[in-house]
Amino acid sequence: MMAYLLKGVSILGAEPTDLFIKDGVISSDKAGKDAEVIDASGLVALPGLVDVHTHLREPGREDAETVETGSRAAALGGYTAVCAMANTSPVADTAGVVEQVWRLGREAGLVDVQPIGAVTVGLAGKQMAELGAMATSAANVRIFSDDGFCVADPKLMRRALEYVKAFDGVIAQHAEEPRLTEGAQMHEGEVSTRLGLTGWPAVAEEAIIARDVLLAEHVGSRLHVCHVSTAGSVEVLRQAKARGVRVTAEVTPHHLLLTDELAAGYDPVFKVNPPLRTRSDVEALRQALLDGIIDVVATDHAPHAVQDKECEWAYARPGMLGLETALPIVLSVFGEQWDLIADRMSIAPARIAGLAGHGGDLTKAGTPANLTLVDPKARWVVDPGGLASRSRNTPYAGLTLPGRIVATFLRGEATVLDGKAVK
Ligand SMILES: NC(=O)N[C@@H](CC(=O)O)C(=O)O
Ligand SMILES: [Zn+2]
Repeated sequence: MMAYLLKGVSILGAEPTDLFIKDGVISSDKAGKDAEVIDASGLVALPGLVDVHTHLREPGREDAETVETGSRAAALGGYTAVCAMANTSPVADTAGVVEQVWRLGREAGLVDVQPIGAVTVGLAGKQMAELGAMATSAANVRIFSDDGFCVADPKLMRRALEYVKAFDGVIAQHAEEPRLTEGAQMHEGEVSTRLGLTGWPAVAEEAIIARDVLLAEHVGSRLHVCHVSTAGSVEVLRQAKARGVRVTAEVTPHHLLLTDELAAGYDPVFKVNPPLRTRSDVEALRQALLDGIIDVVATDHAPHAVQDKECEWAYARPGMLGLETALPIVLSVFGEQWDLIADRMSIAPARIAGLAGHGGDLTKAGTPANLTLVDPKARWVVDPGGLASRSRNTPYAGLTLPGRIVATFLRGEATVLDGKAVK
């Protein structure tokens, strides 16, 4: 196993130091001659990023992404662990499918791929899936989600919350009251009225979050809210957290930056669920992330094949790429707030997903060497063709972003060096 000496690296913006990686961990030993020396002056070391919401599309839509191509995109984005959503084909609703995804992740060997299990059979919202079998499988599932769909039936949601308590699991809810979003094409508001498109009202999200925090409180279980997108949702979460409800929440980079005005060009690259909202929602989400009302940034990386995106708005699938642009977007919004970035993109997500070994303290000897090196001063232009994802549906094409991932290490092995994936 290769040893690495990172010369003059800044850990989370602190004074430059040398960081020695040996035998898969941060080492306090003196570096030997065999160590590969990396000139890390001007680079910032962060604990490897952890994504609690990634769509890898395998099994079933390998034309859009595979576990391997998505893992490579993740490593290039500075990630060392991703949680793979269950809306594959077949759905990840059995021990067999989650073990398959887990094994594919191990074979790719670029990030830890932690499968998420479906809450209901086939994501159909009717019958609870085999949560216990997935939890005790080799994949060791702890997060369950019907993402793409909401667990709308309150009785089923209550049962699922009760059930996962036995193994400290968490239900990750895609909060969307389906009766309020029938036919929805974008955020319901001034822009949707102008364009004549059916809207998804903010209350369709907020009503489910309000219901679910009450259910989680009632049964004393853990709820995680996927891709929070409205100012009203933030207020519901603020109240729930003040009461001590065991609820965590995520926001995506695109909801921290983009608004519903972008729908006016009818370019489906901006079509996503939940939809892009208004400027005041964006401001509230930014503040909520700073306040810790929203715990983590999650990419909701949602690759789609060309024919599913380059068509009329009404027929296009919702979703955007995220893994390779997440950190640069967060940097562009919040600047070099490294402690904030490390917490919201690595430490807190690792805690929510139960991924020991990720989100560790890089100043401590013995910490597993899961980390990424960022050049915060480098600027780059997003070129969809230059991304490692198998899909091209980035909303940031042509945008100049700050922050380039120079290297990523997974348990002391380089997955990215000189800005390139090693395999
Ligand atoms: N976010 C999206 O617009 N799409 C996701 C599903 C989801 O996260 O809800 C997808 O699987 O494509
Ligand atoms: Zn979703």
